[in-house]
Amino acid sequence: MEAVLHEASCDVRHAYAAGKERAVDRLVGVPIEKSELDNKNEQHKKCNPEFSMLPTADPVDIVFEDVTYTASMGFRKGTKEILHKINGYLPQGQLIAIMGPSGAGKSTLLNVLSGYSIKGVGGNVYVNGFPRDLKAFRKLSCYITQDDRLQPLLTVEENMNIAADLKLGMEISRKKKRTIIQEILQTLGLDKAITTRASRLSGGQKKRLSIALELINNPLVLFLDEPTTGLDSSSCTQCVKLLKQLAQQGRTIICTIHQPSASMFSIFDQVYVLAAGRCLYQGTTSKLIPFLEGVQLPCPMFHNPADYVIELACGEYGEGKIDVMVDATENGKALKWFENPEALSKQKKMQQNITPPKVDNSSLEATSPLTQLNILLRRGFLKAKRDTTLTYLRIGVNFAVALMLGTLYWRAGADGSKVIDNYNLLFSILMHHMMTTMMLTILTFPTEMSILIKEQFNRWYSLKMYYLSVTIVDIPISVRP
Ligand SMILES: Nc1ncnc2c1ncn2[C@@H]1O[C@H](COP(=O)(O)OP(=O)(O)OP(=O)(O)O)[C@@H](O)[C@H]1O
Repeated sequence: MEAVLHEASCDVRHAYAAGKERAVDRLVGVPIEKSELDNKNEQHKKCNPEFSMLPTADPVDIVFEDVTYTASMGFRKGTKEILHKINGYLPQGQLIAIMGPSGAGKSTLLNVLSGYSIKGVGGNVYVNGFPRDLKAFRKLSCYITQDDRLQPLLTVEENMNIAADLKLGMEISRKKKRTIIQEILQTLGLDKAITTRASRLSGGQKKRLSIALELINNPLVLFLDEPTTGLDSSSCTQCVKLLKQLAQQGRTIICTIHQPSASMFSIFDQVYVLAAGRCLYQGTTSKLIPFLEGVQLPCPMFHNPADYVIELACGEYGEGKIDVMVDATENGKALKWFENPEALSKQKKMQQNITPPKVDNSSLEATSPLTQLNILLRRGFLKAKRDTTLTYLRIGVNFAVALMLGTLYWRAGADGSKVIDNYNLLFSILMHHMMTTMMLTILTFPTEMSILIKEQFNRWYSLKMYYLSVTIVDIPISVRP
């Protein structure tokens, strides 16, 4: 019996080493014939059509060296270092997972690499061998946040149309944009929900819409903060498989992930494990088990290696083990556990001799300020028209205040001896109008703010145009009785 179990455990290890799923299925007792696997793959392809929008620029390798991140703890409370001189190599065309226990610094690292965090960042980030020019890099990349920041009152189609107009500009015909949108929605399985408002989508659909919106301008690098959080296992696998497909086309896809299942873990090409801001492992998913064996911390039988490495990172097997792993990976410097370490180090050296490209002086956004304003006004008026709750609330408040002031100052206008009453009435009416206008902005501000941060970071529009559009949309609503 023990021998059988041992054989099965070895099978799992070999499955990782060879990147095959078959041995994992053998372990759980599912004998799979080759033709059956082929059928499954065919079926999967039918359900998940290939994404034909290939990257239009050279693929991107990202290298970071001695990266630190220091957060300010507040006035007179000093600072706290969250990332401690970590290094890493994120190769092109790969699906890379940043893993680690809660609070390890995964989101912080993602923010630093994407350029979302700038203050408090130390060290160097290189893109294709030369220091990252943040403006040029932002044009190549996009950031998909953990929470789905979507316009809840707009349908999937409207959300996509607005994003396409803002990201592709008016030079591209409506027909071409429609084709692009259709293909993205079909690939992501959202084509059946095009008329559904974003607020009514399921968690998985919201996540896919967030990805779809950023795919419109075909980015080369995608940063995703916990794309699988809140999804069921089937949606998780679907989402990761889609990301894998995008990576195989030449994009660099980096996402943070909590605790993937064994089968989901094997879909990733590379893994970067963090613990308390230090690098425990960096390399291919298939070499994690050999690495653990190499540092005398072999993964126990029947244990998901992803779970085991997280347990190690949490310090469940002793803090000393963390130091052993950090030393073995040289805090992320070592390339030993990549697919072809010699070729990689040669490539890294060659990239250092390439002359950097010219500094890009063009605007960050794809469209002119006037076009942005035009599209944002269209979106703003559509939202205002649909946001009936606030409109009815305002009408109701207006009637209640009119009744109250009317009773208080009944016939004061016709009485010359009631000058103070008239003054008070006018003052109250003025205050009421001012406060209700402010209330609208205050009530919608928290949701709008998170959407604004995401869209502005992903270069949909400039802040100036956003505020101008909000002010213009507010005028007719404010003057309405
Ligand atoms: N601006 C900040 N000020 C103070 N502490 C911060 C700041 N940003 C991050 N931290 C701390 O840094 C640590 C890492 O945070 P981070 O959000 O990167 O963790 P994480 O690995 O993504 O965790 P989770 O998986 O729970 O999202 C946490 O302890 C967090 O409290």
